[in-house]
Amino acid sequence: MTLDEIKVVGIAGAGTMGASMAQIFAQYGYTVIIYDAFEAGLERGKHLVEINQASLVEAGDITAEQSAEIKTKLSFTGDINGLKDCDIIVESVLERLDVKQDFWVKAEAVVSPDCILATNTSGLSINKIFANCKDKTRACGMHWFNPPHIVPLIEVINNDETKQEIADTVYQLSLKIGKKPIYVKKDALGFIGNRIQAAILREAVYIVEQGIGDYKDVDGAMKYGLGFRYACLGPCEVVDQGGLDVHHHIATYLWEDLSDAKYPSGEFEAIYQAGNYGVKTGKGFYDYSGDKADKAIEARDAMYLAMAKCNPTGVGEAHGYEN
Ligand SMILES: NC(=O)c1ccc[n+]([C@@H]2O[C@H](COP(=O)([O-])OP(=O)(O)OC[C@H]3O[C@@H](n4cnc5c(N)ncnc54)[C@H](O)[C@@H]3O)[C@@H](O)[C@H]2O)c1
Repeated sequence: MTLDEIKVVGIAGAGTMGASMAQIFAQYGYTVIIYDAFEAGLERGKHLVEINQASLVEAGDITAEQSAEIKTKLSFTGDINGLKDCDIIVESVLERLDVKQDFWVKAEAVVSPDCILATNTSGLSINKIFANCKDKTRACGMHWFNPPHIVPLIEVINNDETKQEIADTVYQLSLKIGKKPIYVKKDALGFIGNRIQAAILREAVYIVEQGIGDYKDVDGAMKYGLGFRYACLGPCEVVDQGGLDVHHHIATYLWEDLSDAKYPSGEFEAIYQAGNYGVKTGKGFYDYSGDKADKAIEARDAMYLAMAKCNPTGVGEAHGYEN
């Protein structure tokens, strides 16, 4: 399957990620079939499409007419056979290995032998997800970031048998829909983005546990310092700008003082065990009771959209690579 042959995109799982990803493909002219095993999932997916489209129109990213056109390209189904004419399926169902494995065995039996099989797992093993499929050479990871209709990054991850031309097609497809793909060269848990994110979270909760700062201080350090730079430069570029000698020196006394925890613990674990999951439950590290959750999401999207308009492509060209 080459890039030009892809006309029909299947999205499995109409949730937070799937519904949003579907709209982007539709925006770039693809016919999109959204499958979900649950009626409630399909209904939520339709609702999410409406919300996301409204925020894009409000932000002036697309016109009301374009939004109406996008919606005509989307169809929803609760029948897995509805995916049979797809040229690529991007699966975004529940993050459980058994659920994903089961989906892919069923989906592979329905689609053509050329259809590309891609999973949006956050970090499960790509090899394991496709372990029970007959043809693993056409399967890979295609990992998006939330909210996918705004965040540019997509990670393309090979399993041990993925044909490079399949990964290349998924990479090219990502570029075609306005994204910034990167290759992940081997099937490592969490890939690249979520490994870095997990390292930051581990240190953030450790800093609070050690009484070095509270959550607001940690988030402030990130938003107004590190994150400000990271929107433009990656960690390796930041070090090159600041001086490798300086950062090497810091590493020699600081790395040994950082958290090397192997499992979540302390207050982070306690907050989780209390069922406080953040905006979706009205409380996490912060309070989102009443209308604070909706306001926090709206404020987030407004900031992300403004950031996306800056098109932070980095300075790759300055040192000889495209990014
Ligand atoms: N939410 C994020 O920030 C994020 C970011 C990147 C990747 N992901 C990954 O994307 C995937 C989906 O996450 P989400 O946040 O959209 O979850 P979600 O709970 O919002 O949506 C999951 C959807 O999958 C459906 N579903 C469950 N089992 C199914 C099955 N067997 N067949 C078909 N549909 C099924 C559910 O009905 C639901 O609509 C997960 O693998 C997750 O790790 C999530």
